[in-house]
Amino acid sequence: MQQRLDKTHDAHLRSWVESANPVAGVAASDFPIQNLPHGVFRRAGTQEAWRGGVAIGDYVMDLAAVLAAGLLPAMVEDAARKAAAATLNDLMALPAPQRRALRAALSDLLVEGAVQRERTARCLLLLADVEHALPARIENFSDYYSSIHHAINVGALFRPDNPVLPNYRWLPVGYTGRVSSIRVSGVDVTRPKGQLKAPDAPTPTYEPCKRLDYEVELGMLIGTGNALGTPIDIREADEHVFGVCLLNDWSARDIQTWEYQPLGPMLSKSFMTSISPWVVTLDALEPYRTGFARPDGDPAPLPHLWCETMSERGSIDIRLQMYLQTSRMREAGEAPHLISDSRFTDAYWAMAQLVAHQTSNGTNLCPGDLMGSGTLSGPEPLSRACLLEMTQGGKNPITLPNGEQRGFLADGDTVLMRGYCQKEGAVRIGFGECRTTVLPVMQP
Ligand SMILES: O=C(O)/C=C/C(=O)CC(=O)CC(=O)O
Ligand SMILES: [Ca+2]
Ligand SMILES: [Mg+2]
Repeated sequence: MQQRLDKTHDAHLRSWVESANPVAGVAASDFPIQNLPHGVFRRAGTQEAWRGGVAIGDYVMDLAAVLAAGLLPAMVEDAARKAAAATLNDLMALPAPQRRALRAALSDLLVEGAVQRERTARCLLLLADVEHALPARIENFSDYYSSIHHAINVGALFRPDNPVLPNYRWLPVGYTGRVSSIRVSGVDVTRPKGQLKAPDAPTPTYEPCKRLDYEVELGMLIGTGNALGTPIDIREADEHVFGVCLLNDWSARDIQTWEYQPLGPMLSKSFMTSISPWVVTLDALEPYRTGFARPDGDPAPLPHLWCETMSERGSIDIRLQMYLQTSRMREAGEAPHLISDSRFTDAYWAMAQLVAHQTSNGTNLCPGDLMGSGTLSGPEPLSRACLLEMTQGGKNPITLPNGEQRGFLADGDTVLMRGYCQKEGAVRIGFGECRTTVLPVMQP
């Protein structure tokens, strides 16, 4: 396995921030010193300026304060200023070696025994005391359809005679999503209204969505872009990805069924997309690189969508989980209940292929652009990563521990997405959470 590991990945590294360290080999936090994800924050309930920070254990390290205290070597100060800004686009735009140098310097500040420990500790704020903004000024958003398990299950519901169309195995199918309604975890979603038409109804009606669904996805935030007219070579594609967050592509299935032919989803998905606040860098994910392969017998990708290194390191072993808590559960103090558990390694299309495909016609990517992986379902029943699939279109509702049932989401439901990477010999790193509560439809 080709892994490009450096000292920041060393599984023996511990931080002087105790909450970041595993306890008896078991992770106590999503944010050990091997992770160092970037996000944008301010103290909750204040009108302070938004600024960039890095998560460590139960804390966020305020990079503006770190810079003001002169704690970083001069060679990474420019990158740190960009990482301390209210949006991280300029950090994302930096060449990968400069971002890696910043990561190494931040690791040096936080490692056990660091000489600047006392002064650095003054730059930490408790995560519990901060609120988040979107990590970047996102100018473009595309959402893909990378899981063939999802495509088969959902396709069977939308197009029983023709679930997976012939293009699926040749190119990563996707649609252009809406940017203005992308929100960070913690922002509630309002149930949309839209045109619905039951198969046997003569005409559509305009009313509240009755089949509100989530989609468990990963979001890729683009680092350096490309010039218009110059495709990104697949061998370079990973270098253009800054990092990964959790993404929930909210979907109104009844609006979707009626509107999507022939141009694809529009209002059924444009009312909101939620992402987690912390962006886990591709550098942090390096120990979790793993091979990527096509199922036997499937056509080999065209040359611009394949390169030699992919079979060795084309995928990343990321686990994704969705939890549901109804308002009754919340009132009774019952914890969110696990409803799906899936893996990015089950995807049919890899990140590098999405980047190469998107730019293959010369389209330019911009730093901070967002690409959704698509719903990351796997082959097992618990790995169906949206309710449409999980309940076969609402026909087989899930039953929660308190006896409540759900075919689709009800008002007051909270969905909570988590993600992590874990394996023998490496430190577990997590993505934090993406949490959203469903509010009733807006009355005109
Ligand atoms: O098969 C269809 O017509 C539509 C499927 C979706 O809703 C998928 C979508 O947003 C892409 C994905 O998340 O995989
Ligand atoms: Ca989607
Ligand atoms: Mg969406």
